[in-house]
Amino acid sequence: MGASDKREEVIQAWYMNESDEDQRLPHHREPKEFVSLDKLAELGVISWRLDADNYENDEELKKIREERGYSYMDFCEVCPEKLPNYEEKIKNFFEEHLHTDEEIRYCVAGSGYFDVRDHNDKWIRVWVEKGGMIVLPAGIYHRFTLDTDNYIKAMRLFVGDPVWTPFNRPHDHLPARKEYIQNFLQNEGGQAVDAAA
Ligand SMILES: CSCCC(=O)/C(O)=C/O
Ligand SMILES: [Fe+2]
Repeated sequence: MGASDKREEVIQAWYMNESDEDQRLPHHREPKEFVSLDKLAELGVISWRLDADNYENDEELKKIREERGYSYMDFCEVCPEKLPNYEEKIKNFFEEHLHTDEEIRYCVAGSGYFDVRDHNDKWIRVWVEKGGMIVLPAGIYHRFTLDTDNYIKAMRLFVGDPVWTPFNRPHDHLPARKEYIQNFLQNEGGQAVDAAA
């Protein structure tokens, strides 16, 4: 592969350190512990790299929306100038929570961190930049923060009428949480996957 073929990653993931420094910093462990997109997929977090300069006419995006039934679409810009009640929203996005439906976000400008819990309840930081689209499955505990560039414009997709309600942890009794555990965190014997890792 020549240098001109080299594509920058628009989605990168790593295990976070425990430091209580600014949430917008990368929070890498020392040494860094990256997480592959395949490992994210094992947690139900799926992703694509798309052409964000062409989202209006993108056949690949159209196909994903058709196949997965993503009929609803709008945009959410997160920065102090554009988001009403910015401080409150930023605080709420970073509270650990789950949704009873998928959270689908396509970053068309800027960047941000979607943090998700792994099989052992450790935080994985998922950095999504322009062109990255991710689906967080219903029932996964997660949170969102801007990075130090302080700006993201995300396309929000949904199946049918959108429901954005966050259920802050703990909400383990919800059917969506139970189904998530069954589908992604337990093996057939009902044991926690990766418990010894
Ligand atoms: C970049 S979209 C804002 C974050 C959000 O909508 C959400 O639900 C985070 O969990
Ligand atoms: Fe969320």
